Amino acid sequence: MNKGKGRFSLVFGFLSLFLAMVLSLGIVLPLFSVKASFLTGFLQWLAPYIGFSALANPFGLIPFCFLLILWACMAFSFRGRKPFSFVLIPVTALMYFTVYLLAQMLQQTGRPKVIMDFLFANGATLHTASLKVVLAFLFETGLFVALTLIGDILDRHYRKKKAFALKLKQMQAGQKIDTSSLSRGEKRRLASEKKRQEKLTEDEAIVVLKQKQKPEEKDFSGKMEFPQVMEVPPLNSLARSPERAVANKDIIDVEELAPTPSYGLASIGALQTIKEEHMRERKVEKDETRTEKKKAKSDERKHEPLSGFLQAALEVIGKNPAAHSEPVPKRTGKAKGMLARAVEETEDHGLFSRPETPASVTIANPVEVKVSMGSPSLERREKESLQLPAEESGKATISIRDQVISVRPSFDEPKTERPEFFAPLSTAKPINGGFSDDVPPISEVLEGDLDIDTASGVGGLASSNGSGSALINKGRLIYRFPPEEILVRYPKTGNVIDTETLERGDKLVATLMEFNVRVELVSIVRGPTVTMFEILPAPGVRVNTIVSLADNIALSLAALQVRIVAPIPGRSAVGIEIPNRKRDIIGFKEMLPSMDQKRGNIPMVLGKNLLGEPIVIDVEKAPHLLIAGSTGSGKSVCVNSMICSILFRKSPKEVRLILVDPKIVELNIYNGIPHLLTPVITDPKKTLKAFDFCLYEMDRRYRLLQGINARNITGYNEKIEESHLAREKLPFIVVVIDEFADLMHTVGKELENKVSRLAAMSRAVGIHLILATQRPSVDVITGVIKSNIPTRIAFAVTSTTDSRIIIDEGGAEKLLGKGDMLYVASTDPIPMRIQGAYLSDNEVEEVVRFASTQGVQDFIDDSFFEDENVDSSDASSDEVEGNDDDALMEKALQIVVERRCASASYLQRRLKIGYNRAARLVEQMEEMGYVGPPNGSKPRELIKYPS
Ligand SMILES: Nc1ncnc2c1ncn2[C@@H]1O[C@H](COP(=O)(O)OP(=O)(O)OP(=O)(O)O)[C@@H](O)[C@H]1O
Repeated sequence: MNKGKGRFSLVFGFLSLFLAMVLSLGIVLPLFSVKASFLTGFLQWLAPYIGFSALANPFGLIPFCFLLILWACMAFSFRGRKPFSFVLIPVTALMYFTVYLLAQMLQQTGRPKVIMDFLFANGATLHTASLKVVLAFLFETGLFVALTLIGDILDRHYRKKKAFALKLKQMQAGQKIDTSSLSRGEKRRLASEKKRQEKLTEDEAIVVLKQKQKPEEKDFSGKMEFPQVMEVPPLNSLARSPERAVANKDIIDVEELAPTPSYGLASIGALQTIKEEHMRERKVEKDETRTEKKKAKSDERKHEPLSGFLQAALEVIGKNPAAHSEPVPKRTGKAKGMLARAVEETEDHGLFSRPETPASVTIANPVEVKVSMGSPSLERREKESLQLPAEESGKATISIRDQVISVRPSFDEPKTERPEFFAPLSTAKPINGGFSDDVPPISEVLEGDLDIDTASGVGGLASSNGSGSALINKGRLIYRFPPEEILVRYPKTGNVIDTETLERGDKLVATLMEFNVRVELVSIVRGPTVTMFEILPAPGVRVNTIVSLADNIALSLAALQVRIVAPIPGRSAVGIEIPNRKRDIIGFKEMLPSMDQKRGNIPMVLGKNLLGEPIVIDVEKAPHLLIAGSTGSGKSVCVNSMICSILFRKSPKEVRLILVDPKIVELNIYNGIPHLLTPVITDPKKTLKAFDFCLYEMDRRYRLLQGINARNITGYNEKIEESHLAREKLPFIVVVIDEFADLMHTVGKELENKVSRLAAMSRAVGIHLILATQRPSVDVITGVIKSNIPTRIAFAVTSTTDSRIIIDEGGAEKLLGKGDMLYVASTDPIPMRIQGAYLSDNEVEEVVRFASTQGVQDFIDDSFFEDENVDSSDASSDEVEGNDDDALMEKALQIVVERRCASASYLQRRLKIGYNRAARLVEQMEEMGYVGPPNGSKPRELIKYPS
């Protein structure tokens, strides 16, 4: 029908115009003395029939000329819009003829004869006959007006019917619809249709908007090559049996703790260590019998006391602590355990003084002592506090169900005034650091707060701020997620399809029709930035023809850019995306609830898709991201919303960040958040070092994973939790680079190698990359990088070539900027159009300010970033020939003893070996009990002299 109507109006319009032109020429040309005999003959023949003048002159044809032009205009303006208005064309012809009759009558030409005879019948005078003609003209005018109105009414009705059908389809597709423009009857019909639809079974339901078909998920784990690993004992050997009877070492003498009021959680290892160190310091208890003294002394000689940490560490790697503490000559050196030093320092600070007599504990009233023994059964009971009632505080043997813990407080009670947590200062530092004394002690845990245990750093066991012990929590360390209130909510236009949108749909169809492309509008989806008109091409219409008309559509709809999805994947329809007159801003705040629904390991907010559905990705599944777009397209805002997603939902215990910002100004604002593993890096060389660290950490993690047969970091962390292994959970590490192109140009190939190695293998161990670049050229996003980073985000770019480099197809050049993006998931190669979530600079500042007050950062060892070039003035070279591991270890130990601390990069320089090898040496030293655990950004402590 559309086709017939369109063709008729086109032919009719052009024909009218053509005739009008010919007539005009015939009338005008004689004025310029141009005479053609055939033309003059034709006009003279025509004039008596349609000319207004009694004389057969061409000027009498002018009204006819006007009529033809009027028809041409009508035909073109009615075309495709108001089919009922075509009836006006014959009415105008009738009106013309009536006026012609009047003219002929007044000139008494007697033409046209039949009609004149009729009008002058029965002796009618000129007066009455002309009156009849005038009345006929008035009637025709009335008819013209009436038909115009009827045409309008019919058109409106037809349009409403179409709109209603569209709304019905949208309702069936589950979209939100605006019913305000519907009549009462239509609303009733919609309601009853809705009811009917609800009754339908799922199979019967008509689905208009189908989900995209997704290809099967790729399994990346298959690609992982597990490196050669050292021996790590099987899982079972690491867990302590819940059935195990209480061993002597589980019996804690509270008096061994500290001679001051003490609160909080203490692990069995910690208590044991304190006990041992006190013994090491005091050697004997004064009130012990002489024989006991001897026994204690001989015991001490037999086994060089190891610190609790070393004991646990040796147990963890499956080695017998006793074997490592074989009779050794009593230590005479200066090295001291961390705890002993801590106690000493505390004394120096005058926080408490050691009593002369055996340590006695004053337990404040009431006191809470919580004991964790690493056994699952006791772990559960950890929550049952050992509460000493006031009257019991002087003596106690406390039993928890069948387990007995003897607590022997003795005690004249110096009551403490301090209600908060209090512990001696220590040189040992909490693992995850970042929590300093400037965090006020928290007496109650707020809902939603997160306890941070101190064993969560990246392989670290001590913080750099000197605020607490690695083994004893001196207080409750808390990361509070920023409150939603600091974010802004932006006003919305909503996804309602209004009359204007419907009209644009009609116009779109009409435009295509003008190019003889017959389509049917099947659905309209209004997204935050663009509206997608889904059209169904008629049989025989080539999809490419529609694509090639993109510019014409943009012109006719006065649209900035038109993107055509031809065909919509999985459907026999074509999508035409036309920018909305008013765009919605998707505030980060409104995305927060969707992050909670999507419980991934690292949920990150992207924005909303065309259907207005929030899109939150899980970086663990992503697993690396490549972001590209020209300047001002919204990359930085996107990167900000990703980082803030972490700050809002993940503690530093769960996710750590490495931020690289060669532009200096973009990410610098994040300096201060406790999630950082290193201050924001701006130097390309440091970036390489950071990648070295990631590669090293990746290898280390693979060894850990293989040790307990875990396939990935999530499995590892679950096993650790389930089995109560004496190990720390591994946090995810996200590396964000804001201007990747810049780095590629400075450190090029080297960076490419590291990035591709990380991208290929680091997913399983929880190290993820987010690379953003302004210049998506092939020398920046190389084939190697592309093949290893399947998840891409393209913001607006300047050319199709750029778009192809990023997402392997065109389309990004048609984006509108300001957060308009195409997201290609690793599991779904079809780009999804998303309007990115928006975070203003002020909001980011607020979030960072809040997160930064949660503590100070705990950075990785500074030595990672030291320049590897050996300075000739530096310490002499201790290069070791060949691959002699023992000689190397011996040399390394010498250096460590010399410096009384161990740093991988220092060893690297002195021994002229690679970083990984040096780091492994330090780890081995830790296993052998010579050096302490990682010490934040400082070198590790020497805790035992080699024999
Ligand atoms: N999701 C969004 N919603 C609304 N506006 C946005 C969004 N993202 C970006 N914008 C607007 O676009 C501007 C430029 O964004 P942004 O700074 O992120 O661009 P860029 O791609 O990082 O540019 P450059 O590479 O030059 O730094 C912003 O100031 C903001 O006004």
